[in-house]
Amino acid sequence: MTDLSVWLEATGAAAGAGGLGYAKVRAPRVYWSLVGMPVTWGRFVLSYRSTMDVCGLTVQPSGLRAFMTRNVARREVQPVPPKIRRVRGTSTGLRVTLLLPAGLEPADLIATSERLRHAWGVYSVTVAETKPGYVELRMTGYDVLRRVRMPRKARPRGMVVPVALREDGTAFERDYRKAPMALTLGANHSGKSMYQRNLIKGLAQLPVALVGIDCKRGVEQTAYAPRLSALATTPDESASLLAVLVAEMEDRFDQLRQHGVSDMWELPAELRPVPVVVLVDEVAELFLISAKKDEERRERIVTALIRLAQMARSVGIYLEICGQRFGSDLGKGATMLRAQLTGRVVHRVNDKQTAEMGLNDVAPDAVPIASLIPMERPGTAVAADSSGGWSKIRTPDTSRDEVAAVCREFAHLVPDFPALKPFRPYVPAAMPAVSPPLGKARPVTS
Ligand SMILES: Nc1ncnc2c1ncn2[C@@H]1O[C@H](COP(=O)(O)OP(=O)(O)OP(=O)(O)O)[C@@H](O)[C@H]1O
Repeated sequence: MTDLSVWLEATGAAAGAGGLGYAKVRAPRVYWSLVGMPVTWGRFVLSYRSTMDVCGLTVQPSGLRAFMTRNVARREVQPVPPKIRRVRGTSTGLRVTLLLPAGLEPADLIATSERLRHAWGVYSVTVAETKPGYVELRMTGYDVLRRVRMPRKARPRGMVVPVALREDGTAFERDYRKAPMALTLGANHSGKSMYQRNLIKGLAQLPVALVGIDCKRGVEQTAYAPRLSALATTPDESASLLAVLVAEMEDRFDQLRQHGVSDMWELPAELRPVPVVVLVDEVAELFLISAKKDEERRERIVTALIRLAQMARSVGIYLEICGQRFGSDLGKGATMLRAQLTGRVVHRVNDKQTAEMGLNDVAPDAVPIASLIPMERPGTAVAADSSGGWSKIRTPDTSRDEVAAVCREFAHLVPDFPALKPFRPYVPAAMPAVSPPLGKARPVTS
């Protein structure tokens, strides 16, 4: 009897251990919630003070606090670490809010994040300043970018679209009012289209006009036609469409002047024109020319893009430009346009120079990170903006059919936009699951 119970216990334990081992690899979220989080939480609480001490993250207290923390027996004043304000477990890690004492700054914690990671046995520790004097330690228990699952609370709202996951487990959100114009770079098969696909999935659910420019004959964006207000699939169509958008921008400026405001968002909601997001896939197609006769068209396109990038923010027209490279090799106007695109997302690149094109002027520290993105991790990128901050992100693996279905579901949100009517893409009664054959994606002209 005793033998049987020992055997049952042993096999149960072995099965349990095997199950946990399996969960650790196959279901890291489950493993983290069942095992990782309680262990890490305990380790954190027990070793917090000593860890902060050895990492040099304590300060000598002053005044009353010094009196209260005095070791009476030895008559010494104990150095104090940042005060823990809150510890919270999430499905990916632990979040700890700390109140910094005078003498410590967020940079001190950032500099020691690698040591903290080892001390608490977690996958990564990132430090974010949440408000003056407070920082949040974001620990992740496992590699959250291996299989991306967006946080449940991340939903499109206002002009904000959650588009990828950061390595600290939080959602990376594209906020058009904070970074109105953006550039996405990356080599072939690095995940640029996936990024735009996730953006379109979010944008489709918001009250905005979506304008597509996809000079690869519309192979990617035609699938989203039911939710697009306009689609251009050739450089000629793009030139005409951009001219209409520039005219729209000028009309909107007149409207702002009439109402005595300088920004569209200051207008009352009932007077406010609908925001427009222009998604340009493979921008090089608009810049490169194969014959002398195309030069004039290129000039028109580049001038229109630069004007929109420089001024259209305040009238709610936003640019989202995507390409493999975006430097002076594209010719006149390229670097001028790039300077206006302050939101940057750089996927895997073939050379350091491309990473520099995307990041050097906004977040130079991130250039080596973007240069090291491995090929077997498509969709991974470095996202940065002009504030100097950057983060490593990865998009969820979203199929084109899924996004096409969202576009059909929200087709009723396509706003009434008479100026764009000639560019409305042809939407067959039943959209095929994959893009129609090349050449079918023509805008209707009446
Ligand atoms: N986040 C991701 N997770 C998993 N797979 C991804 C992810 N992003 C992209 N992929 C896969 O990588 C491949 C290339 O992605 P995508 O087409 O988006 O790259 P691209 O940079 O647009 O390539 P190209 O320049 O050739 O059009 C696709 O097979 C896609 O399914």
